[in-house]
Amino acid sequence: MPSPRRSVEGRPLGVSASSSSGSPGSPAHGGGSRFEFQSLLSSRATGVDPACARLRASESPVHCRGSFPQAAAGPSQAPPPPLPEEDRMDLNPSFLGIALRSLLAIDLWLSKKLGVCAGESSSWGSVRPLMKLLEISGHGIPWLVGTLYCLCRSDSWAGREVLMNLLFALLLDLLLVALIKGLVRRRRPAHNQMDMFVTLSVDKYSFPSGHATRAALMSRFILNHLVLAIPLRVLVVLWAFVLGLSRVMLGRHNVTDVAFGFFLGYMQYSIVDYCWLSPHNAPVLFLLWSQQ
Ligand SMILES: CC(C)=CCC/C(C)=C/CC/C(C)=C/COP(=O)(O)O
Repeated sequence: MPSPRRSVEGRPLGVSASSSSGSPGSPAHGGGSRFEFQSLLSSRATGVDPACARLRASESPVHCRGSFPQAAAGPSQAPPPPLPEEDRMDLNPSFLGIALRSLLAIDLWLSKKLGVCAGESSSWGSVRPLMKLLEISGHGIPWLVGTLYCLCRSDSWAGREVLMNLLFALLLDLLLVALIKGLVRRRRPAHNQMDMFVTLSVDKYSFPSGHATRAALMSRFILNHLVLAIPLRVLVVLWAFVLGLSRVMLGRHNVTDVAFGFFLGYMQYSIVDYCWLSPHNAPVLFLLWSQQ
């Protein structure tokens, strides 16, 4: 049984015979050592001749003639049986798989690079207290307490309606983020210090960023329901963006957690808008509240 580190001819991978045909970088030549390793694994599992397995992987008769004479002995030899479907998938990893793995690698690399406030001793460690203040501005508790307080103080039906929907939006956000975090269970980056202000048990997971969902949801809500001057509108969008960025800088999240968080928060607003609660479609809710 040949070792997986060696090709079928017994040559170490990547040190192919110069007399063989094909380019030095081609799989048949061992240029793609990972490729050969997979071919051997597949042939072992199925009992197919490794050379033929490799021939199928390359899908090229040129590779067969040059590198593996036994596979090109002539038409008298019966062609090897086809490989099972799952082995062919191993040999030809899908474009989507490669793209996802590359995206993940870029995500981890970029998140580590941007995590400049992850600790006091980090390169931007002195900005960490400011980032943590920003973190509190997007936390669920101040938003929930603030909304409930305003709801109690509100004396107009229009104000109550908006605040009731804001409360619904905040609760929906907490529920959806907890649900996805619990399902995906992606760990927070290794460089994160778990010193966050009040967390739920699912907050040990990082996908998606709850702060990013809230930032997108709240800013869309505010822009749609408060009449604000242009500079204030710009400030709201800026707050959401900087809050998202601060999650990565603090080392709390990877870039994709925040990007998906923004997307989810944006979509959550569409749900809230679609299910907009009013005295017409939810009279009981409004009557109950007015009796408080
Ligand atoms: C009503 C109720 C269940 C309130 C809980 C409020 C609360 C503790 C929310 C957690 C907010 C938080 C720490 C989210 C995590 O944000 P990431 O951006 O780190 O995902």
